[in-house]
Amino acid sequence: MAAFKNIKLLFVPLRIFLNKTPSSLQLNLYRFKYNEAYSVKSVLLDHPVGSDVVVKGWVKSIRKQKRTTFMHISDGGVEQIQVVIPSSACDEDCCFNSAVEISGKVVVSPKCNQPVEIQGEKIKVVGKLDLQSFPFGPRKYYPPEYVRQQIHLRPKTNTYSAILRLSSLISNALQTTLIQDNFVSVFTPILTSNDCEGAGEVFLIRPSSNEMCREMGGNRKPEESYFNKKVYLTVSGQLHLEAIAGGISKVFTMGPTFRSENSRSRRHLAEFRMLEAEIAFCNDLQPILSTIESLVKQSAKIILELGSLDLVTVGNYYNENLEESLNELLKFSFATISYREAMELLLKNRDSFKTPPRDGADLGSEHELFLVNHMGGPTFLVDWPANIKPFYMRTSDDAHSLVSCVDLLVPGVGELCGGSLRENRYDILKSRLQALNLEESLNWYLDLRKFGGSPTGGFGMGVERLIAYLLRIPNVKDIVPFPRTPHNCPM
Ligand SMILES: NC(=O)C[C@H](N)C(=O)O
Repeated sequence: MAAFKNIKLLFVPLRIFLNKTPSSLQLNLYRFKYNEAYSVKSVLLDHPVGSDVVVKGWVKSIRKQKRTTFMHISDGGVEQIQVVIPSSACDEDCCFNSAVEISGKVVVSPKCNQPVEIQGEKIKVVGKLDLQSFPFGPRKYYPPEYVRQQIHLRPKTNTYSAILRLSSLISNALQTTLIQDNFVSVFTPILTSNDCEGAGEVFLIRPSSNEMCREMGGNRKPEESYFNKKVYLTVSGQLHLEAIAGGISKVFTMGPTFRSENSRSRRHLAEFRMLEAEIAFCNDLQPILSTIESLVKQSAKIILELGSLDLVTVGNYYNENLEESLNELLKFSFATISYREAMELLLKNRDSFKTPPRDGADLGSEHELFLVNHMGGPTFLVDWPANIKPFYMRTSDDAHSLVSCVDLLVPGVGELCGGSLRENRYDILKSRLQALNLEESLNWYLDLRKFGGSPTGGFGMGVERLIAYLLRIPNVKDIVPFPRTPHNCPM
């Protein structure tokens, strides 16, 4: 017992219980995680046994006995802390998921799986909860479809809060990995006058009508369009990134992007995050492929090292062993296959598909998943027919029939990432823009080839799809806090 009076001895096992020793890449995340966002544990890390503390959080379980009440409190962190308090001091409003502030003392816990607990003295319920109408109960399984209907209360569930914490680790890992590789982080605009992909899947910006303006209490006469100009919500920051890469070489952005695709699939959202990177002086696909592979693997590594408890929570919910699948991913060298080879394979197996593959056409998700299965893991599909890809991709043959581009396909999700070398030859790009009637609106883009433009390449990775892949979550709607899907924007 005497040893526990020594704070250092007490906290060494606690830290080990929380985590393994972080390497330098993880240090920032580690500090962020335990010193700022996760205050229950940091309260304990900063307070020796015997000291007074105030714990602020939500009651995740409560067991009232005649004399003593036992509670587990979460402050949104990965672990909960046990509070033991005399039942006479326990407010009757204190119930499952109510918000409380508890004053007490840090004491050594008699149970060895929790080195310390709080001996509660006073409890203040700062946010009551109506148990009758609260849609979740303790320790019950609710299917994702049900949980999604309670979207504003979903962050209170254990599984979804674990998904949010892991998502945060993943987005930190993506940015840290690029910054360590000398990429500069920039913001590209959300409002834009280009449809980068040329697929017509843009949302057009329109100000409110006179009537709507009055309804909202305004009396100004609204514009007919964005100050008389056609402006869209961006589908990709790529063209702007290319301009910035023309000055500072390696850049990335991780912004919201929008597609008005009327798809109700498990992997589409009308608003999603895309990590987009652009590299100047890039003459072949290899640096793009290796950056993508390292981003996926660094993300897997970080969640394995820092998010192990949350991985168990999410894995249990979806019936997956995430530790095993992530370790398998780390061992797998991503495969590469050309469009031509892939198409031959698909055509040979045409009877296994609902919609047979068509030579020269884009792939459906069943074809993508077949290829990934066949190749045994994440697969780069390179060198596509030029006529099914956007205008900005660089052709790689004399006939200009193929483009140097890549789609990364991953198990369970299909396309995770798309990238290419950009057409940097002025005349070729100019005639392509002319053919599409884009010469005027993308004159500035053509200019980049006139004023010291280097060969450039880059890619965009769907962040929600990456999370879905790493955490084996079947539906991207169960990842974003407020999913935007066709006909659905309730709040
Ligand atoms: N930045 C990129 O290369 C992404 C590409 N524009 C896409 O949206 O697929």
